[in-house]
Amino acid sequence: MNGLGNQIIVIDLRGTSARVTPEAAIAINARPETRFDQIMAIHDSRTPGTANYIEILNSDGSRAQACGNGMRCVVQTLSAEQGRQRFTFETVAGILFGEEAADGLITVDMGTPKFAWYEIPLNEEFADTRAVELQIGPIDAPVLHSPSVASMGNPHATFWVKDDVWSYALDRFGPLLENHPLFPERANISIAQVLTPTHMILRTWERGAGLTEACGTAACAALVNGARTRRTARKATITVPGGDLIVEWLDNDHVTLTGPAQFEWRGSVDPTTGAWTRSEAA
Ligand SMILES: N[C@@H](CCC[C@H](N)C(=O)O)C(=O)O
Repeated sequence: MNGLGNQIIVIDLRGTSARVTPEAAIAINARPETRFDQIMAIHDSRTPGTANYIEILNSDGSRAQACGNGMRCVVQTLSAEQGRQRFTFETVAGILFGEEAADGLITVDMGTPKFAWYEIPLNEEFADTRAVELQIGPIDAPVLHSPSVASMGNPHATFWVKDDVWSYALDRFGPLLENHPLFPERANISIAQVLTPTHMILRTWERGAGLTEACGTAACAALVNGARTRRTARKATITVPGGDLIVEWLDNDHVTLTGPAQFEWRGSVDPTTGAWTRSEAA
């Protein structure tokens, strides 16, 4: 599947005790036909009141706490199977809600953002995480500097720029910043250009996956960072390379993410080795 071009593999492990291994994720990603950004593994529920437990893996085999575009793909898969539109899921980051609307767009309640330095987490104490000391490029003329940082269950840094986000070599800076010592659990790195208070352009280098067409949690982090630095309103269209996402920071502190999800093809996969066969086209 894909969520605005964010390549997602949804693996159904309900009724089994199997887990997708990091080795399987790496093997699946090594094949050009199944290159992906995240795997969303659907497991049986562990907690009453939730439909399923969802485990998330990046293409480098690491496990992620949250994935907004992937959650929309999970909602669409289960909605097509079960004919209902509302779901409550559990992830390692907590309980999430997802709903498919009549127009096919899917909204996921991604929970509440966290801003304290130790919640993101950072390796250094910052009283104010709206602009932290971090820069890349020459010391007296940094290319990117002073990002706002936040956790949407996973760590994000939003670098604000005034000019075109495509004029920055994110493929070069992304890996350096993702692995910067400031981030003990690494981080997702985004460049944001605010066009108006309700419209932002965003590119993201994803932790464990690299450059992506879309990153839902990065869009959520950029919106809350934009709102708390008075750059944006609490609801905005976030244009990512794959298209538009709508993000809203509600009065109850929850952040909702709305966008499409698209089925591509189906197959079978061994969650231990990653060996797969294709069975059905879209
Ligand atoms: N594509 C995702 C984010 C996936 C997880 C991220 N790479 C991480 O390791 O935190 C999204 O749509 O949110």
